[in-house]
Amino acid sequence: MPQPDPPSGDPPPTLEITQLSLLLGGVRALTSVDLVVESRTIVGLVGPNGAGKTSLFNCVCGYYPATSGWIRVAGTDVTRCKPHELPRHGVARTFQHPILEPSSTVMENVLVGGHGGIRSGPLSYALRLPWAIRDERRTTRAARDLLDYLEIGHQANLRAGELSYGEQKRVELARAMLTGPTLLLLDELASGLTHEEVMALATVIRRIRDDHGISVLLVEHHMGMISAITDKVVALVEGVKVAEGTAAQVQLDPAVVEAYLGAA
Ligand SMILES: Nc1ncnc2c1ncn2[C@@H]1O[C@H](COP(=O)(O)OP(=O)(O)OP(=O)(O)O)[C@@H](O)[C@H]1O
Repeated sequence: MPQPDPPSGDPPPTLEITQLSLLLGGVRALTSVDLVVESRTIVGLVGPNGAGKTSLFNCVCGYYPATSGWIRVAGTDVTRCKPHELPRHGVARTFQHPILEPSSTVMENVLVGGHGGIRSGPLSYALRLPWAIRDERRTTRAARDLLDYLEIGHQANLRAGELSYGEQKRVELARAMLTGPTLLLLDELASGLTHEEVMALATVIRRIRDDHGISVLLVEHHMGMISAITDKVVALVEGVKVAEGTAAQVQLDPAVVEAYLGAA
């Protein structure tokens, strides 16, 4: 089917998913899902286990090729992009369980996210050429600023494995932000955290949106987090979008209530 033209006039949304379907083996993980994340908004993606939330994330990040449908980031078609190409389009993600190198320092873990922005090649680094040194300094300064911004700057030289789980989630967030995203995909940021840590992170995510103009798509089971920060919520059940609206509207939607009760 030919791809529909993006509507002209207003700037395109940060993320626009159109009729996205995904078959995994014999399983219909997603069926014709439409989802829009407008610029500078936080959208929550909810649904019971197996609803297709992670599958949708994995399609946007290029890990799963869509069976059909389209994914656009700021108007650019990224449906067939590979995972390593997504940061170039302003997409960064975090994982449910932070993927850090525990024996490396916090700073070293964050700097992994800066490699996309470094223009000098490995040879320039090996030879310590002036532009490579400038590049490295600029990226390190940006990483340090981000760690301060996320209130873990004082832990930059500790090994990542020494940090609490909540702090490790902030390290992953800093690494994702170092790629300079316009869209952050956050996978179950609240899981494994105390109530206080969840609420503190909720404040951080809102600040990221407000200070940096970054849009956020958030897969989350923690309804407190969803209610605290989202501008809009989309609910999936068995790969199908069943509701969309404010957090309060979606939580009261009969299809959502039934799906959660059925899953209980
Ligand atoms: N690699 C895979 N191969 C086959 N089926 C898969 C694969 N990954 C997921 N599925 C199936 O796709 C459907 C959607 O799964 P998905 O993990 O996206 O749901 P989810 O909403 O993220 O669930 P959870 O909240 O438990 O993480 C489920 O039926 C799941 O069993």
